[in-house]
Amino acid sequence: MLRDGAMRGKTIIVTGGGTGLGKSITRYLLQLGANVTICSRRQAVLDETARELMSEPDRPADAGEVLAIQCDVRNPAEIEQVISQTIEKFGKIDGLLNNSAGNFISPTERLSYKAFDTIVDIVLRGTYYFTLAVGKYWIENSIPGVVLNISTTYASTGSGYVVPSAVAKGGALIMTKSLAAEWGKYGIRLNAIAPGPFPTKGAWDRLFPEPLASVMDPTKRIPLKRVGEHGELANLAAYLLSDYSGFITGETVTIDGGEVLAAGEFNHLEQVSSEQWDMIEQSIKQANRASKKEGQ
Ligand SMILES: CCCCCCCCCCC/C=C/C(=O)SCCNC(=O)CCNC(=O)[C@H](O)C(C)(C)COP(=O)(O)OP(=O)(O)OC[C@H]1O[C@@H](n2cnc3c(N)ncnc32)[C@H](O)[C@@H]1OP(=O)(O)O
Ligand SMILES: NC(=O)C1=CN([C@@H]2O[C@H](COP(=O)(O)OP(=O)(O)OC[C@H]3O[C@@H](n4cnc5c(N)ncnc54)[C@H](OP(=O)(O)O)[C@@H]3O)[C@@H](O)[C@H]2O)C=CC1
Repeated sequence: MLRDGAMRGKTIIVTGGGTGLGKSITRYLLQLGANVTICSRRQAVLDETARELMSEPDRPADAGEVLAIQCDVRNPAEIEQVISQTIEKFGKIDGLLNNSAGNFISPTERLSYKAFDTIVDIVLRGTYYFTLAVGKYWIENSIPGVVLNISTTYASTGSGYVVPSAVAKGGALIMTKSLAAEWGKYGIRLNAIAPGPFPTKGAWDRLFPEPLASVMDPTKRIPLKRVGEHGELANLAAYLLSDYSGFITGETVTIDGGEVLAAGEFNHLEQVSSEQWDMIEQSIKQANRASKKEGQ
């Protein structure tokens, strides 16, 4: 979507950049010329992703570089390491993509305290720890940075069976808006993306495992009747991390093929056939005529 070299000179940290959506967004940021630090718990996964992204056949000559650093986002000391090593290698930090997450479906009453804590700590604590650390660096150095948080549509609607994730993503979304208001005076922007279903191994293994996958089609309730493509999300993420979105802050952009609109009272009427609509129309018109007669 953005022109070639649109992110040249920018350095972005992508948490969870070794897999799934974080990896796809990193690939696109590199193509646009940004340098990217990817970080997560598994150094071997990060190293393999870095190797793959740096040796892609269609990698532009002026593409950015990747730095892979092990970091558990629940650990402030490890976050500080990511920040100092990124500055040492690339000179500065311009953007932070909070993308790391943990999640799985489960009836909430089956969860242990530790299970609930595990998700909330990765998603909420990890997001505010990283944002606080990078934000302090930006304010101290008068850098107008940008934070982009990968949220979900149910951060606003709520959802059963993923309650720790909903609680944590909801908290992170309110942090996005709150800090957008507070840090606007420093030129720092914070936005969020709320994706619908985008197939990744991490999400599908934990949210759409067998036997669900054999019996349910997640595209049925999506108005556009398909799941998202990684390139579609990467385009939006790159735009929101770039200077082209310079007047957007505190915003959440939903990218879900219309899935959240499913709550619409009459949307289920798409199951009504054309013949049934003929009958319905006649029935309503007959009622209209009868009520007019009553009024005469
Ligand atoms: C119907 C169609 C749906 C289609 C899909 C649509 C999707 C659209 C919307 C999705 C929105 C959000 C998506 C995401 O966030 S996707 C990201 C998914 N990726 C990950 O989760 C990657 C990282 N995850 C992990 O590493 C692990 O899953 C985990 C989060 C559990 C953390 O691992 P860790 O090793 O740190 O922790 P433990 O294994 O020790 O577990 C900690 C406690 O949690 C309990 N647990 C784990 N799994 C379950 C389960 N399935 N049910 C109940 N409890 C579970 C575990 O037992 C530990 O607790 P205890 O020590 O008390 O037993
Ligand atoms: N796929 C989808 O349909 C949707 C995804 N999302 C969101 O998109 C983002 C990416 O998810 P997706 O790509 O699907 O799934 P992945 O499982 O591929 O990505 C999650 C990433 O988080 C990292 N991570 C987990 N725990 C930690 C931790 N404690 N510290 C640092 N990193 C951690 C994992 O790496 P490691 O294990 O090495 O730590 C992994 O790279 C998440 O925020 C998710 O909530 C939102 C809506 C829909």
